[in-house]
Amino acid sequence: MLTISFGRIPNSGPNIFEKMQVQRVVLNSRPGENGVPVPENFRLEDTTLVPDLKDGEVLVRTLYLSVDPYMRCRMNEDSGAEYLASWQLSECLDGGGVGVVQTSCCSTFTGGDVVTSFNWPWQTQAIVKGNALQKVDPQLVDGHLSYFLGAVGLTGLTALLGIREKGHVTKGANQTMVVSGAAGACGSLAGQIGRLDGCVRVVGICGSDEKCQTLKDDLGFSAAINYRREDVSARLKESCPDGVDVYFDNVGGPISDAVIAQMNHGSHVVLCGQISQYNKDVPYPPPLSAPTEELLQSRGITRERFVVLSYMSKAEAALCELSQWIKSGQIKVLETVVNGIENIGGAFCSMMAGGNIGKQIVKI
Ligand SMILES: NC(=O)C1=CN([C@@H]2O[C@H](COP(=O)(O)OP(=O)(O)OC[C@H]3O[C@@H](n4cnc5c(N)ncnc54)[C@H](OP(=O)(O)O)[C@@H]3O)[C@@H](O)[C@H]2O)C=CC1
Ligand SMILES: CCCCCC(=O)/C=C/[C@H]1[C@H](O)CC(=O)[C@@H]1CCCCCCC(=O)O
Repeated sequence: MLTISFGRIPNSGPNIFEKMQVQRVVLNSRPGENGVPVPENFRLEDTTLVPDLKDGEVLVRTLYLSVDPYMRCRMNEDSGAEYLASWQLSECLDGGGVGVVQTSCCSTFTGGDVVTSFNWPWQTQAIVKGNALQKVDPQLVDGHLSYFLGAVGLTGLTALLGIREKGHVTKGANQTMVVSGAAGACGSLAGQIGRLDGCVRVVGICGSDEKCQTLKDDLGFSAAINYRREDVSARLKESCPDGVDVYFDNVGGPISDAVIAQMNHGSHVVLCGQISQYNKDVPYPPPLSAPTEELLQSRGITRERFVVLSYMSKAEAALCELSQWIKSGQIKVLETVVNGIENIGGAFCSMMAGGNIGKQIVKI
């Protein structure tokens, strides 16, 4: 049955079958496995959409899109991860998105519903299968719908479940946590959650003085290190006098070698991501240097793969916890918002190069 809503979001429903002009973003070219992505790898197109929904389909209007580091792997002909599909040239791209249902031919949705998906088309309006959508409650985010792509979405889950599943944080154990990529979407949350879960010292590593200031002044990090300007090893020694017990690793490479060198016996790495290696033709996770591998062995440091999608049975409870922390002000949410679907390629490239503080969002 086709449900047309005129009620909850004003003027949200188009006339049935009337052709609609929409914009979408396709992959224009690949950066090459060892290349840095550029905005020209993406192309904006005008196209038409006929909203003649089939059974189970939903017409949605896009409100926010997410750009994420793993998308760099999707830009390659072979993503390198079996359950991560490569993007195809000249095809509409997709990723995390949030929007509103305009018309629905799916019994679980009705006009005005706010919905999200991991495979949202990079298109201003789109027809999607209802089974690819999840309905979300705007009250969870006090109306900040973009949070469903960040702090109350996969990013928040990654930080919270990464720490809970792999971090072994224990209240009263006097632990020190180090976070790399600390001013980014996952990192800025991971540091705050580490503190809430019981770490007595949380040290962030990131790429600018402004980011360091934000971590210390706004997010309650004990210390922050600018890896572009400072001697990471020396500053870690100074700011982690009892060594490192938990390392939330977003970046890999030489920064992680420096942190692991100062980790205690029986400590834990949360292997969240390795962004410093994504513009290189290496498998995921990339191989460690021999000295770092030896340190892990000799000190009994755990470093297990963590992929948030493997823990979705714990998502509902974790999202409620994140929502409560945000509402109570115990967690602060940072976002960098770019306007317009035409700027999504630029927003992705900027995020990959460190242009964001907190979650990089594209507002449509
Ligand atoms: N395991 C999982 O399930 C998931 C893992 N991830 C991973 O988490 C990590 C963070 O993702 P997310 O929070 O979305 O992105 P961020 O918001 O952290 O953005 C990426 C940041 O990475 C930093 N960066 C880029 N290049 C380098 C480099 N060469 N060395 C050090 N830092 C660099 C930049 O900050 P700066 O200015 O500090 O350089 C940039 O802002 C990624 O590795 C991602 O793959 C994300 C989601 C799920
Ligand atoms: C391929 C490198 C990605 C590394 C980690 C990462 O960023 C994961 C992101 C997930 C995101 O939250 C939603 C997804 O679909 C991503 C999962 C992608 C699969 C990564 C495979 C990693 C592995 O094999 O361990």
